[in-house]
Amino acid sequence: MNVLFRKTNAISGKLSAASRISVLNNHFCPRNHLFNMADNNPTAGIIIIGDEILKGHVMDTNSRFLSRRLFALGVKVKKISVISDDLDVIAKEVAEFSQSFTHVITSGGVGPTHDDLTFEGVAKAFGEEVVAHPELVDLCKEFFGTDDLKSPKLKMALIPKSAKLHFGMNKQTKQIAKYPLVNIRNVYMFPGVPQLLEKSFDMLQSIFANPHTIFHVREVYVDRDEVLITPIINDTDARFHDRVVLGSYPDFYNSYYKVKLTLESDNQQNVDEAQKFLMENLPHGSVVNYEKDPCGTASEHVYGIIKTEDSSHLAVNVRHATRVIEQAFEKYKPEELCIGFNGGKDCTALLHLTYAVYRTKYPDETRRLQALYIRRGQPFPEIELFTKIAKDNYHLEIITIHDKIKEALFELKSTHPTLKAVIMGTRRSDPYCENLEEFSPTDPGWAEYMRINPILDWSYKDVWTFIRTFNIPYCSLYDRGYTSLGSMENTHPNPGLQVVDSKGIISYKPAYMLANGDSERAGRN
Ligand SMILES: Cc1cc2nc3c(=O)[nH]c(=O)nc-3n(C[C@H](O)[C@H](O)[C@H](O)COP(=O)(O)O)c2cc1C
Ligand SMILES: Nc1ncnc2c1ncn2[C@@H]1O[C@H](COP(=O)(O)OP(=O)(O)OP(=O)(O)O)[C@@H](O)[C@H]1O
Ligand SMILES: [Co+2]
Ligand SMILES: [K+]
Ligand SMILES: [Mg+2]
Repeated sequence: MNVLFRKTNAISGKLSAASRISVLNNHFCPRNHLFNMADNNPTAGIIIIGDEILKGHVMDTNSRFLSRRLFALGVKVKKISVISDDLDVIAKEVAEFSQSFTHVITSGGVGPTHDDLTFEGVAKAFGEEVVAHPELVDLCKEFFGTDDLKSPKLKMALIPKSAKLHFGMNKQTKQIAKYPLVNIRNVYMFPGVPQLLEKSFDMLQSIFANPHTIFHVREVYVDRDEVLITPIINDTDARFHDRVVLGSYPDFYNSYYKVKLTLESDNQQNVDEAQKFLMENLPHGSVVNYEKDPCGTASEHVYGIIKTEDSSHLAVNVRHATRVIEQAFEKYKPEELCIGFNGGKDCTALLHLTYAVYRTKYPDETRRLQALYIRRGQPFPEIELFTKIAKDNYHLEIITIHDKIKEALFELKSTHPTLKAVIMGTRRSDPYCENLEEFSPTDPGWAEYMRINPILDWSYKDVWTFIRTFNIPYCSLYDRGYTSLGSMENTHPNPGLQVVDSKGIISYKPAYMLANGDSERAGRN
């Protein structure tokens, strides 16, 4: 269930800074000519201002951020427009948006240079002049340490004559923002730098919060091609059209589902009914129980299965491997440990477990989990891509070394002298591994490290059961019949997964369908 609760009012609590009460008053009473508290269906328009975006030099992330946040606040974004740094264009767009929507948010063009024209453009939209706002002048002087009223740095203090300032407050520190948001009528002018815009919006979002509406959202994940379920989607839409907004989003790269259906309404009962109708009409067994944030919930789910009385093979495996990883963290400090990560399935399963243990043992630690990636031969682009995804998902500090494994480990001694142990996804069925132990020092002649092998006695099937049950993201090659990954020149899909259709076209089933784990390395030479 995914109900998007409105964020609580950012500006509550006591504000003692008496000198700014006049300004803050504006804030508590967000009144303008269009928006009033009786407006049950507030809308918003977003104007992204900047030539750099139109040229493709910078990707706009602000509109996505704002849209998501406004949606969560119960405000419907009706239009997003990207325009150039041109006075007349800005004036025209702002005038039009201001007439059409409850709130208008602009992003960009509030800096000190010649191409920063937002304040002037917005002033022009309302037939106003820009004037030096005394409080902003003081702030700019403080910021830039200049007293020269003609300095370009003070350009930022020239705002539309009737504009107001909104000072936000940091929810955690209760500190009042140093720099205000400038607003005239229903137009709010945010800076274009994403960090600044996001910070400012965080502090001032209560201006936009719609007290009347919570959008209820459900997501239904379906493991069928969109064309096959289109009649049911259309049927559901026809039935609930006036009450529920239905969306259908195919995903060609997800390993767990093919289509995500979304149901949205400001009435919970309506989404419940539409969901029920969908569930009853979609093909039997086609709806997938999908965890959309497997990494963020790793600790919760891994320890969830450990703590139950569950005596399934999966629970026993997870309990055991987790215990070994916990021992690793008891014996070694985080800076002494890393996980050997080459994008393969075994270390992917292991990474998930290790991350769950690490986050549980060190919930407040800001240090990233370290991963060692020895890149050799010609790596598959799919592996490189997946390594980047895993880095983001698990907040990894990746140490990459380009060399043969043995040489790389010697290099690691000098580049990262604090490291003492490597947690690995080695299994007993791997070549030369039958006599390994869960804690095995490297062999004589190798750089000295403790090898820690928490999933040593897991089978091929155990690894896939774990990955698939926990919806863990994995390298896409495994969905194309690869069952063990070396480098490009020596790795092929597993012949045991080959399917030949009536026209003689060859394809491969995904790795988790391989029945006999002993033939795991049949695609390697
Ligand atoms: C951190 C680390 C330590 C290793 N230590 C040893 C070792 O002590 N002795 C050894 O023969 N191989 C060692 N290896 C090599 C592995 O056993 C194995 O040959 C390598 O991961 C290649 O696997 P693959 O053939 O499945 O791609 C080590 C590898 C890594 C990543
Ligand atoms: N190039 C490497 N860089 C870092 N660690 C590695 C590397 N190669 C192997 N390892 C470690 O050794 C373990 C066993 O290697 P292996 O090649 O079997 O990878 P895997 O994760 O098991 O994936 P697969 O068996 O599907 O190729 C890995 O799980 C990883 O911990
Ligand atoms: Co392996
Ligand atoms: K669609
Ligand atoms: Mg491998």
